[in-house]
Amino acid sequence: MLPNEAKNRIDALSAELRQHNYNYYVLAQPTISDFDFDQKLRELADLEKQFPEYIDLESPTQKVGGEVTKEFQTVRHRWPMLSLGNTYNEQELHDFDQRIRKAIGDNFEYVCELKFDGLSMSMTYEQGKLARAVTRGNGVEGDDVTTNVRTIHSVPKKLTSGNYPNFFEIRGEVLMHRKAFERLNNERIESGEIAYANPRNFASGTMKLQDSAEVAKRPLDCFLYFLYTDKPLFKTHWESIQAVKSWGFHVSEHTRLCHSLKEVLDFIAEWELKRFDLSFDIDGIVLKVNNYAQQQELGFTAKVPRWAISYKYKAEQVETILEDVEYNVGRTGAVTPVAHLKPVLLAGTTVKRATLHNANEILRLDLHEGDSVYVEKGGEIIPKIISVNPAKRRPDAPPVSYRTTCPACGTPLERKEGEAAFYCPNDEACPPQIVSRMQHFVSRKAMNIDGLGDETIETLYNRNFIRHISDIYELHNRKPELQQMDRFGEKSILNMLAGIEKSKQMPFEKVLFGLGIRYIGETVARKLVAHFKTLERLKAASLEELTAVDEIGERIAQSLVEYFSDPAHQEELQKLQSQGLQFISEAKEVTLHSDKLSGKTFVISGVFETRSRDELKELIEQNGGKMLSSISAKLNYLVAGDNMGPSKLEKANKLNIPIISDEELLRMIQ
Ligand SMILES: NC(=O)c1ccc[n+]([C@@H]2O[C@H](COP(=O)([O-])OP(=O)(O)OC[C@H]3O[C@@H](n4cnc5c(N)ncnc54)[C@H](O)[C@@H]3O)[C@@H](O)[C@H]2O)c1
Ligand SMILES: [Zn+2]
Repeated sequence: MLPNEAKNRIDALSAELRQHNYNYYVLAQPTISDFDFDQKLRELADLEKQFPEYIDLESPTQKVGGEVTKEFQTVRHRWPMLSLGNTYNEQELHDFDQRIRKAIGDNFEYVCELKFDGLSMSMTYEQGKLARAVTRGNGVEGDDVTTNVRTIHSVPKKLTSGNYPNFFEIRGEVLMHRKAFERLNNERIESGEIAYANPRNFASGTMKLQDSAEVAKRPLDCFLYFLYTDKPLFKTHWESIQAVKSWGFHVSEHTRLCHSLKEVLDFIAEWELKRFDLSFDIDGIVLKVNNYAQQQELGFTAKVPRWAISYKYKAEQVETILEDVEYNVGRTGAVTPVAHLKPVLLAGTTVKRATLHNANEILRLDLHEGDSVYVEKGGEIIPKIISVNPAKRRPDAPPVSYRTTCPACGTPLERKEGEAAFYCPNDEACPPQIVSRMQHFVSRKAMNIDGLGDETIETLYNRNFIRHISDIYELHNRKPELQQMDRFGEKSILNMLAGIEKSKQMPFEKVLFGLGIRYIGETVARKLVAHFKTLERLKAASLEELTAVDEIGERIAQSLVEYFSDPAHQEELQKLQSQGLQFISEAKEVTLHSDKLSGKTFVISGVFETRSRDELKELIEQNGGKMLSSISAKLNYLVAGDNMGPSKLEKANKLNIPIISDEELLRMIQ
């Protein structure tokens, strides 16, 4: 390769890899596989070796890939948080082993550990208490996510046993178990929120949330694998992890002390298949030289330690035939393509279907009818098509073209600007949309109607009893007709009607969630109701007023405005109101204790030692003060606790808004 060609390739690869780093670490939505990413990184490293004059200090080969964000306080790491070198083949492990032998001789051991597929976290303990938790960030500085990490049960907030030092840092991997991932991701899909591709992305997306209460609802776990102390306490890594286990930290039981590379390779071979039996994902094995003095002798590069390496498993792949593409219509009208495959054995299960996500994915794959495709099962539950084998394509095979009409009702599909999914807009008459909308409405998490399950909804729909949610509340007028239906006994009818009647008492937030408005999940519904209190006010809210509410973005606001502007929806809501459903939140009436804060406005941010944010809010309102939803020139006071976002702080400072503590607030009303 000519030098100028090499320079161009180096620049192009660097730019591409930077984008992938951003997608992976910041957005938690990677667009290529780890294997492809690592291949490209390898190509860049090789070119840089050949043409060292073009090495840039900012090159992705020289730096840890993540970033710090503006939403959290930035913290500098006392010890840099590095990455790990990695390999996908055995030969390179032999090379690694040889390099080590050359540097420190033959007398050493390896510790083999699982390579947990999550995000790394550094936690500092002072006097036995969790003082700080920081993400890896760019390796030098990370985000302070202490309040989020406090919600993880397996991370001790206070140590109770063991001979631990007054100050130490411990590092590990925060991850989500596959079961929890599946459950929570399904809930997201059901409520029209964007699904995560795998547990790693879900865990990493969760750690970036500003609302720790929401983090607490998503069960995370944390395995610890590095201890850092100012004075050396132990001679080996192995001793240190045994010790931290005795202090109450979660250390994986699948860790092994190996005396030769052969034993390491056995460990790797053993977990190649056994990893699928774990309740969480691992993407490889990490081997670390055990002795600290030897680690020190080996040292670091700018990006990785020289005394450790990871062996990554390639996601398991098989080749099979694409038999058909099926299109499913969801509750919100989104049409999702699913590939039907010739059944094939993959990672221990028979695979018949694979997700295709959306039309872009079909284009990206350049999928043709009857193609021979490579299917991969990484951590994901549903396998996906990675690529096609064009060599096996029939010459006359036409490309798979995305449907242009709804498979259920024939309506032409629509696609919104900037969205990947196609929608069937016929929400008033498209059967699967209507049925699943009503099934969602009666479901446990929404109106929780006893005696009215998914199957009954389907039957009642097919027999023309129900077309709209409001029809459910008219069923009591049609008892004689219901009694005519076979398999529908007197008792189950009474049970159902009683359940329907009772559901009229369900609070407004459940009703709002039950309506199944696109992007309005449980949490969003709760936030909206807490803010607007009544349907009237919610309906009247402008885009701007909606987005001013905590965690309500443009997309959600737009969806609400559209929903309420549809005359059919207005009519339906009116019916439901007259049928007696709840559209006003029964929030506690505020009883005034004083008017000491009258005419003053407040915003509360951060976390407080002694009181919750809600308690502070109540105090403000009881004394005549008013809460605002965001920082603006109109604001009188910002009540700030710990871990307030730096962007809020900056805004308040810019507008010269007094920042007070919770104690100062209490003094104002004494
Ligand atoms: N697909 C993409 O677009 C994309 C983009 C960027 C990075 N990546 C992937 O991420 C990898 C690079 O990420 P990285 O720098 O975080 O490195 P890495 O994930 O390959 O290895 C380092 C990390 O492993 C984790 N780890 C898990 N178990 C461990 C254990 N027992 N001991 C020590 N560490 C353990 C730690 O979090 C550590 O930071 C690449 O190999 C690539 O596959 C993919
Ligand atoms: Zn349709």
